[in-house]
Formats: sequence, structure tokens, C-alpha cells
Amino acid sequence: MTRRGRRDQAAETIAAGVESGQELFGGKLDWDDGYFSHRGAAVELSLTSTFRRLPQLVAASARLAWRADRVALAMVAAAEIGRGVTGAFSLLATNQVLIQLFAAGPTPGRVRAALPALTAVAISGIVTALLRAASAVAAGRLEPKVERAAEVALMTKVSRVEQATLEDGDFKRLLQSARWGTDAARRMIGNAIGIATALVSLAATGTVLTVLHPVLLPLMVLITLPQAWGAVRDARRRYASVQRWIDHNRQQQEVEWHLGNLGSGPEIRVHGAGKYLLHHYRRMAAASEAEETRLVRAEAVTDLASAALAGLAAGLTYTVLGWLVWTGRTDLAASGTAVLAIRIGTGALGQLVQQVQAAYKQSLFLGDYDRACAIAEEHAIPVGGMAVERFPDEIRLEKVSYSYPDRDAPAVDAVSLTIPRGKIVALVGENGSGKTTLAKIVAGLYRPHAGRILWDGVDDTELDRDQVFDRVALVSQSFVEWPFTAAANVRIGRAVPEADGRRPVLPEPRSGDAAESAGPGAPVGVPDGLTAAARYAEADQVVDELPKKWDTLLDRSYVGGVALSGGQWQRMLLARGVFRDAELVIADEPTSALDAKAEIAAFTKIRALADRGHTVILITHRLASTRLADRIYVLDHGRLIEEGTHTELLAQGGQYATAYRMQADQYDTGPRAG
Ligand SMILES: Nc1ncnc2c1ncn2[C@@H]1O[C@H](COP(=O)(O)OP(=O)(O)OP(=O)(O)O)[C@@H](O)[C@H]1O
Repeated sequence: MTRRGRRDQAAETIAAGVESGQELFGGKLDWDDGYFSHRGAAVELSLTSTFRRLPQLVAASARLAWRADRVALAMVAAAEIGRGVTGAFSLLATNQVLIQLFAAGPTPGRVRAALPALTAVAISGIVTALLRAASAVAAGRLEPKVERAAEVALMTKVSRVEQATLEDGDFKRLLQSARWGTDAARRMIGNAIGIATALVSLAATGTVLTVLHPVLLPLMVLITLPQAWGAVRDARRRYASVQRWIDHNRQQQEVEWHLGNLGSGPEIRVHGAGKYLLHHYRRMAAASEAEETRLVRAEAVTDLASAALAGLAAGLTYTVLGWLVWTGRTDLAASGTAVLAIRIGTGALGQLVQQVQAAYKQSLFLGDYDRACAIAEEHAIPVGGMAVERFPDEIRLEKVSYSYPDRDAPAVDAVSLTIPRGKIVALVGENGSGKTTLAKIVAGLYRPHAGRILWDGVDDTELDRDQVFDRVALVSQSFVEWPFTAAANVRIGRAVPEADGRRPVLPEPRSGDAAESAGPGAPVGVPDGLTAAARYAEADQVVDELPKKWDTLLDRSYVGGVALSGGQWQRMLLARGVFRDAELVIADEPTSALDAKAEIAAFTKIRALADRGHTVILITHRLASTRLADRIYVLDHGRLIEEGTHTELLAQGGQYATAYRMQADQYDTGPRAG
């Protein structure tokens, strides 16, 4: 086939693959992920900009290493400088060996004369090996420390950032990219050491070459430049291709995944979706192959061109060397050493270009890491404030408003209400009316954008937020199913915070745990310990059925782990809330997954909690349960539209009464078999 014919066929194959992607995905398949914010950045990196960034990259790595482990950094620096010195020394000793060997006289005498220099070459070889090992050991100590320090710093800041910032789309994307920054920090140390090794080696060979003859140094650079150009060109081309084809490859992977996926299995087989997907998969894979072939061909051409240019430069260098020897400007021994030095130096220059490019890529993620840390610090939950001596008799909201960043309408709009201590306050309203948002504001999770919250008359912005959190238990419908043991899943409700630099510990059940304090006959009241909390929430039956009881891992992805049903999880969550033993319980659809019997029991216990002095904010759509609330607030589009007791609200005949009657009618006059 002619070259043109081959090119046309490749173009057709690529077009067919792209068409398949278009048919299945409607075009690009772009992930909304911070990692991809640096798309195309490396394409901008030319040979000159590569070298321009060098000092900045080395300085950034040195700063990281300095903070993580100064001793290891000093060890690496000393070992690398030592390697440079021994490298130069070894070259000079080699020169001496050659001088002695090329001198006039009988061979045994020349060899004898060369022996001291040969010994020096051997010793410097041994010292170089020792220094390389020392540098590797120190780097091995430094790199994980840098990564760990970066990870801990980021996670510490992120775990303290305001929830609203954490939910902000831009911060979320930045954080995704910043997470790569911790790995990038470690890699950059490796790159920086590679750069340092190359620079030191270059300095050593450069010095030796200049001593031998000043013209040799520029000649060495001349040999390396085409190689460096070729390497940068190949890297840029490949990177650009990866960026151009990233969506296509993602589409291809997506199809591949579905072909073998358990969930897609029935349709793949029964509906014949497999044949359809395979057809497109083949076309997409062929397009990817065509692109790979194009790349490999282009790389071969570049490599050939750079090798030819480097060969020309090498020819010129060796001609100049020959001329220097011929005209007596340098001797044979020096030219032999120069050949050796040039070989070492060109290798070092190649390594330098490669390492700077790699370090540059890492530095982009490190930049995101720094930005994410700065934003997390700026939006951190404030530490300190007025101590919360006791839970207030009344929490009062005055014209509280809150808007999510990407929404025009406020989620909570000028809401004023009172939450009395030891009462059940129900928040009801249609989906999206602002109930959960309002509860999160009361919990201190979101700061209102307008209005204020008063704890017995004290503005809650003046209170120590950690102490506010300490008095709140969240029993939410979007609970966390921790991939931990059953015991840890409950105990995490009140994990002891990090103290005196020791690792955080989950609390042991407090005094009077289990059966003694809360037997079957003592369902009312907040029990002390783990087993008692489980019994109170009726999670004990769930635990009893687990193969290793409390020690069972609640995640089926791990060997020995088990999966719980939605209702079983909800009981565990209730137990977590009880174990937390907080004065304000925010129960957001706490029974949505429970069966009828368990739901009734749960509401009885919520009532009991309030009777014991706990304050409960209950969010539920099951209006039969709101009858037990002392006060009901009805929200609509973020505004408070009705309030009162169940009886009062029914009498008002408003939205609550309508919704209640609709639910009641379902039971009375629900669909019947005709
Ligand atoms: N994290 C968020 N980011 C942006 N908008 C949000 C977020 N959470 C909620 N909203 C929006 O705020 C409004 C109020 O939501 P909220 O969850 O408070 O309502 P709700 O009354 O609890 O709803 P539901 O009964 O469905 O649980 C809705 O319009 C919702 O889409």
C-alpha cells in the first residue's frame, strides 16, 4: 500500500472510532475532576522554559525536604556533592593513568608508574558507590516523610474547614488535584535529587573538560542539545496526544467496563447489547491503535533526526579533539579523558532535561496543594470562644437565612423560631423546603448568611464552636457507613479527640456498660455504653446475628466483611447517635429504612429522650410521627409558613393539615382490588 493510501486508511479508522464515541456518549466524556485542570500544561514546556524553571523547582523541593527532615536533606546534599567531587577526582586520576600508560619506556615500567593513579581510580569508585548508597538511604528516609508531612498537613486543614467551603464546587475540584500534590511532593524530592546528581556530575565533568581544554565544554553541550531537543519533542507530542485522546480512551474504557460488568450482564445477554457494544468497542480500539502507530512513527523520525544531529556534533567534537592532539595543543591522554568526560557529561545533561520535565509536572499539583491548604486555613472553623457551660434552655433563631453558592433562591429564608430545651421540635415541609439546611445551621455546621442564632440570648458566633458541636448528635438519613467493625461504627459517635499528640482512641464503654445499666427492662433513658446504646436503638439484634458480633467488619469488599441492609444500618446509626449522648439530637428522617414495628419503637424512644431532658429536632415526612412533637414548624421554599402543635395545625387547615389528611386518606381509602 502506498504511503498516501496508508494515511487515508488510518484517517478512516480514526473517524469511525470517533463516530462510535459520538453515537454512544454524544461527544466528549470529560470528568469534572480537579486532576484534569492541568490538561495541556506540559505541552507548553519547551526546552528553554524547561531550564528556566529549574531553580524554582529545586527551591520548592528543598523547602519541602527542609521542613520534613533536615538531617536527611543534609545527608543527601553532602553525598551528592561528594559524588561530584569523587567523579571529578576519578576523571583526573584516569587522566594520570593514561599519561603514565602513554609515556615513553618499557611497558612494565609504565604500568608500574600508573599503579598509584589506578588505585586512586579504584578508591574513588568505591567512595562513589558508598556515597550513592548513602544518598539513596537518606532519600529513602526523606521521600516518605515529605509525603506523610504533606498528607497530614492537608488532611488536618481539610478536616477543620467549614462544611460550606468543603461543599463548594471550586474547592472540591482544587482538593482533588491537591490530593495528587502529596504524592507529587514525594516524587519531586526524587526529581530534585536526580537534578542535583545531574548538575553535580555536569559541574565535575565541565571542570575537568575546561582544565583539559576550554573548547571541549561547549562541544559536549553541542552533542547533548539535539538529544535533549528530541526528548522534549517526543514528550510534548506524546503528551499532546494523550490530551487529545483522553476522552476517546475514557469512552473506550467505559464500554469495556460495561461489557464485563455484573450489573450490565442481563441486558448484555438478553437485549443483545453485547453485540452492539462490541461493534463500537472494536472501532474505538482500532482508532486508538491508529493513533499509537502514528505516534511511534513520528517518534522514530524525531529520534533519527536528533541522533543524526548528535552524531554530526560528535563527529565535529572528535575532529576537534584529533586536531588538538595533532597540533600538540593537548596530549593523547587528555583526549582519552575528554572522551570519557564527554560521555559522562552528555548522560548527565539528558538526565537533567528528563528530571526537570518530571519535576515541572509535579510542581503543578504541588501548586494546587499549596492553594488548597491556604484556602482551608482561610476558611477554617474558628478555634476558641466563649465556653458553653450548659446546654441552653432555649435556642432562638432570628431571621436566619442561608443560600448555597450555586443557587439563586435562598435555601432558608428569614426563618425565626424557638427550640426549647427538652422538647421535640419537628421540621416538616415538602422536598427541598430547607429542613435539612436549617437543622445543619442549628448544629453549627453552616453559618447563616443573615440573621442570628441565640443560645439563651448569647449569639452562637461568640461560642466555642467545638463545644457547640460537642452537644449535638446527628442522626441523619445520609449517614456514613464506615467500613469499620460494628463496634467502631457505634463508638465513632463519640471518639476521644487527639490528646497530647497521642493517636486518637475510641472510648471504652463508660461505667455501668451493657446489661447492668440497661437491660431489656430499662429501655427509657440514655444508657452509658456500647451494648446498652445498641440495645436502646434495637441494633443489638443486628449485632447478635453478625458472625463475629461486635468485631465484624461492616464492609463486604473485604474478606470476612459483611453487608447490612438499609434498615440494619439505620439501627446502627441510631445506636451511634445514642452512644454520642448529646443534649441536642438532630434526627433527619431517622426511620426511613425501618420496618413498621421498628419505626414505632424508634419514635417511642425519641419521645423518651426528650422526656429525659434531651432536645430533639425531628425531620420527617411521616406526619403520623409528628404528632408526638411538642412544636411543629412547617417550611415552604425556605420560609416558615406555619407553626403550632399537631392539633393547632390541623385546626388551621393549612399546608400541614392538607398533607396530613392526604397521608391519612391513603390508609383509609387506599387503592382496593376491584
Ligand atoms: N449542598 C447543597 N448544595 C446546593 N444546594 C443544596 C445543597 N443541599 C441542599 N440544596 C438545595 O437547598 C434546598 C433545600 O434543601 P434541603 O436539603 O435543606 O431540603 P429538605 O427540606 O431537607 O429536603 P428533603 O425533604 O428532600 O430532604 C433545595 O433546593 C436543595 O436543592
